[in-house]
Amino acid sequence: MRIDVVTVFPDYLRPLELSLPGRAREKGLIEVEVHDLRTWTHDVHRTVDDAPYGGGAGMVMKPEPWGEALDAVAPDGATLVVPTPAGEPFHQRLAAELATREQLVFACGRYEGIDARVAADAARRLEVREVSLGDYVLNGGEVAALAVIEAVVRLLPGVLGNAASLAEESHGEDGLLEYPVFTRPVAWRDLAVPDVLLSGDHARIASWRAEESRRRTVARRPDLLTADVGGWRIEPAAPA
Ligand SMILES: N#Cc1c(-c2ccc3ccn(Cc4ccc(CN5CCCC5)cc4)c3c2)n[nH]c1N
Repeated sequence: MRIDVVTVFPDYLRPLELSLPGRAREKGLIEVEVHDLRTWTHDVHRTVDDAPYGGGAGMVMKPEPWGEALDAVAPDGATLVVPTPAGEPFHQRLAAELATREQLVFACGRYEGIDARVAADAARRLEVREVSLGDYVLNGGEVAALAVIEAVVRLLPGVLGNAASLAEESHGEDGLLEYPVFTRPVAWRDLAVPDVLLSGDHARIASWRAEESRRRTVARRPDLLTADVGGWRIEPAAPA
């Protein structure tokens, strides 16, 4: 998979050089390139924003630099991912879908967003997915791009050493929340590890974990008990 990110803050994407994406790059499983949007400006001030038509607070990102950047970076048929508060909710199901693509291009906006004609023009030759991390407001798309990239890259065959953990992390039974995890020491600040986990009785342990998943889900995410929210039960992409 090739991943390109276009942003006015290239340094914001330095974390892609670390840990999981960093190792995947070293293994040759992914190629990643970050591009400065201002590369495609032509005025002395390298202008990327202007006042919004129709009035309103803040500034809007101009279409011209984005159009030239996407023409240069995104080949026909690539998938353009545009983080935006107005996007479709980003869930594990979408992460698994994006993990099947050959090339992802992320358009990281700032200010009050990117001129809407950029996505409309891109949709003429690209798959365009406008996505939102959740119902809160960030200042730009870079944080969202990092999150989406991590969620997608970890699903790629060969990236995570222990594929079993991918299988188990379908949020416990039937897409519920994860059960609590513990490790040594067995007692810590007068807090003990649940005895069942020390029993060696794998059937009892599995039953306790399933019950803990259900208990947590009822308490924190009752919505997961009804709808198939985001497809937690998504399996990783089949090995190449
Ligand atoms: N993913 C994701 C995101 C983002 C996100 C993603 C990308 C950009 C680019 C710019 N911003 C800042 C911003 C702030 C407020 C508004 C709404 N305004 C109301 C009237 C006109 C706009 C629009 C954008 C972004 C925010 N925020 N939250 C998420 N889950």
